[in-house]
Amino acid sequence: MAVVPASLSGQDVGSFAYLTIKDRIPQILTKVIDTLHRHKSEFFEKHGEEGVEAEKKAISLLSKLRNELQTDKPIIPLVEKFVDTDIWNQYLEYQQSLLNESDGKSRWFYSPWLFVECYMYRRIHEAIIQSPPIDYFDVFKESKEQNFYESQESVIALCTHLQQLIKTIEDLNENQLKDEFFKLLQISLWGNKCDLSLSGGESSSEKTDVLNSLEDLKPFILLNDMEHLWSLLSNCKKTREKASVTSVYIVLDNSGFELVTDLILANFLLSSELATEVHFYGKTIPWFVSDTTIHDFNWLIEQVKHGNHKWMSKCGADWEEYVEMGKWVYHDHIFWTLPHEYCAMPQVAPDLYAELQKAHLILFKGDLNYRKLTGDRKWEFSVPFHQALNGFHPAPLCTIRTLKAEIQVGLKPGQGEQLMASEPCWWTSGKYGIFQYDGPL
Ligand SMILES: O=P(O)(O)OC[C@H]1O[C@](O)(CO)[C@@H](O)[C@@H]1O
Ligand SMILES: [Mn+2]
Repeated sequence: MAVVPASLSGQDVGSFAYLTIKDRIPQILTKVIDTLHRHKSEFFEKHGEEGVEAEKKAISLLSKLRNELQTDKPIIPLVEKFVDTDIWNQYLEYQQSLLNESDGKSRWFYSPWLFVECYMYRRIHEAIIQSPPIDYFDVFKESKEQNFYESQESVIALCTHLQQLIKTIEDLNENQLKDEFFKLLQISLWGNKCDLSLSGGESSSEKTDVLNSLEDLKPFILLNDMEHLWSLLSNCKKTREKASVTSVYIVLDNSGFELVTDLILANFLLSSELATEVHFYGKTIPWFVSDTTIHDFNWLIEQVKHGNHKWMSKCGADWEEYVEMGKWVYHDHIFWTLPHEYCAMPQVAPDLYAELQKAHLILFKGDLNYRKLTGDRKWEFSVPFHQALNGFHPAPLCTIRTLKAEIQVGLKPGQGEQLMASEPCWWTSGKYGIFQYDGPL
């Protein structure tokens, strides 16, 4: 087996991982507890005293979790039976087996960051499902919805742009079509700035005019493989036989504004015939604050459809139709909310790996996907992306991510070191972005 570097971890005092575990995660937990408190009367109205008792139970489980984390207690197995409980508990055992510490117990600050951060969100879910009748409650729903509402102006601008573009799409020459494709790819990239986990759950909506900012943002694209995406898809379009398909898979990240940018891109892929179908992968449980679940996906399309603007509602109606016609297909799979790096997918979720192998292109949105693609490890900056994927090559793939974790591969020699010297937070602030492709050229 190939030798891989160590995992990022809270052990490295002062690192972004350390600060996330020390500050950001407890802050998110506190927000979750507050949210439950604020919904007390709603739970009472819906379920009477039982609802209030359930709210108390969930809060006490979450307070216990916060205490375990803040006092660096051992990571304990999950107790509530759910579809993935056994896989999680096996993974916990596996993590313990890697330790050679005196008591051999995984701890928050001493375990891989990717593992403990995922575990925290899974424990939040456990607290909720252990508390019926409020076991359906998405503690992050409100903030996801707020992010969407606060981005209204940008959403309208994007929908209007798309609808104008579609009107004349058949008259565009190759170069014009390519330019439009690149524009929408960049919008989807910068849409990833709007996640709510980096901001500790605080509002992080899109208030600037993204469309008119693209030129100014170009210098912040550190790796730009957009040309490869164009060659691949335009080739598929040219060589495709009648009635055959080109399918693009989008492994979604955040709901709210980012999801709008992804759906705009997906709409363009169909309208331009660069793809004939788009498959979306979302999360089965509320995840990293703002990640998209099936409820968020449906909710957002419904909101866009009922938006108070002609082109916005046209987009929403079209999107609903794509779903009905099967041109857009939403999938979820428990693997996306497990702590495993993606190179483990063939063993842990062979069915999902086999599904992904059918794609002509897979787009992985966001920072967490990048961490899982590269194993969240301390790779040298200049290590090729293909190598960091560590055997995960289901189909041609591209990561579209703004940098929010101390990991980046595939840079030119010296590039990472130079950025480090001039701007220490370059890889955690979300200011920079990448399109990084792996596949046949
Ligand atoms: O929504 P995204 O782009 O995956 O970002 C989530 C990110 O939030 C953080 O976990 C911060 O807690 C990042 O380090 C993480 O990768
Ligand atoms: Mn996210």
